[in-house]
Amino acid sequence: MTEIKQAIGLMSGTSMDGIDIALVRTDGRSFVERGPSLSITYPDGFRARLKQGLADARSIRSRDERPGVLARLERDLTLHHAIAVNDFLHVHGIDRETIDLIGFHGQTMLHRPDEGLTMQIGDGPLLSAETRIPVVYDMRANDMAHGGQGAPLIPAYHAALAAGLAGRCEAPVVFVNIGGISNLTYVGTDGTLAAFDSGPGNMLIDQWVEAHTGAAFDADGAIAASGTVDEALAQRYLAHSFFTGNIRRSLDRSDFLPPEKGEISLADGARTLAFVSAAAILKSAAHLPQRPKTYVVSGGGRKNAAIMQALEELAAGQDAGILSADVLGLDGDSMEAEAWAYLAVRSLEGLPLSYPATTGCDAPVSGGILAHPGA
Ligand SMILES: Nc1ncnc2c1ncn2[C@@H]1O[C@H](COP(=O)(O)OP(=O)(O)OP(=O)(O)O)[C@@H](O)[C@H]1O
Ligand SMILES: CC(=O)N[C@H]1[C@@H]2OC[C@@H](O2)[C@@H](O)[C@@H]1O[C@H](C)C(=O)O
Repeated sequence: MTEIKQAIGLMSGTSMDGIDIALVRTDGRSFVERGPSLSITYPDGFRARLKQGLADARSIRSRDERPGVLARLERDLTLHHAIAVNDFLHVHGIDRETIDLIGFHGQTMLHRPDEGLTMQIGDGPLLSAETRIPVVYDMRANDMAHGGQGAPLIPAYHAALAAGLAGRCEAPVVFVNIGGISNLTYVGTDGTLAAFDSGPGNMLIDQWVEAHTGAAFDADGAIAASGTVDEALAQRYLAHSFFTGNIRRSLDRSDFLPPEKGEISLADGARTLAFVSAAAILKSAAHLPQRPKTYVVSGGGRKNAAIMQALEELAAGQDAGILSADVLGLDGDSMEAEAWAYLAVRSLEGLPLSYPATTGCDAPVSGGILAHPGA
């Protein structure tokens, strides 16, 4: 039997709201035992620095460049992650010695699959030295070097989770992650995988609401609740070549921009962007091998009632249902962090992280770099 490892996954996603941490015991194959999790919010000042990092990253031509604030930001981001690991171990009373591995996503600063360029800042050797635990990091680069989109990588984990859902919801099932950007993983009854980014998730809503109110997001969709959908604006987003092109591309934060201020009221804008988020998922699902019967939703967007209502209405029109991952006993907040723990173990075992059907890579490929403490 393959050895079971205890791994911590660390995810700082495109919403840049903080770090999700989760513990998983796994063989990197079919055995997955989900452990505790924790979310740590970045201080406001740090989010502002991450945004400056996005701006400074726009000029890079090679993924090793660290112009402007990026070098210092990478160090501080890594130290935030080290503190997050220590907090996690402390809060849950976990002995550091029992942790075999950390899977460290880092923070995507630039993602241009058409140019074969993706940059996640995050210093694996520093995190390993600070936590005294081996770290697997930089897991997207090898996929891109093999012709892949560099994302999404969560499908390998979704495939492992799907085994536990058999018979509990109507097949075929598609996992939907509504983070800053949304992505889909279809798992057919015969194990067929298909995955891709499906459109803007919360990122347009977040930017829109922040520009008007200073709040980081539309809590529970409360602002959207008093607005109505502007059909013309929604159609403008949904006519984007991302949805109509033949290739399923992965997205960068800058691929879709929020409306101009003054173009529409705050509430109508929030409602329209929530509708776009839902409609993008259904529109992208048309590229799956089969129309799904169940959408299993994770990510912060499942807490926005306007997104969920629109999703339910649109899915009902296709005789499909929407289930929050939590209803199925999964954790919609920590799933990405769990995936990074799982993928780190796969990386250690040399197993594929991505497949032609999930990122468009030439052949199944592994990835990630292993850093040892004291190396
Ligand atoms: N209570 C809530 N009500 C509405 N929206 C929420 C709520 N909580 C979180 N969100 C939304 O979820 C976002 C964070 O979601 P999540 O952590 O899944 O994204 P991420 O992992 O950063 O992104 P990605 O999956 O694209 O990498 C927030 O920016 C916000 O838009
Ligand atoms: C380049 C990058 O960081 N992409 C993220 C982003 O956030 C959601 C979506 O876009 C997805 O493609 C990916 O993250 C998830 C965790 C993934 O790789 O599976």
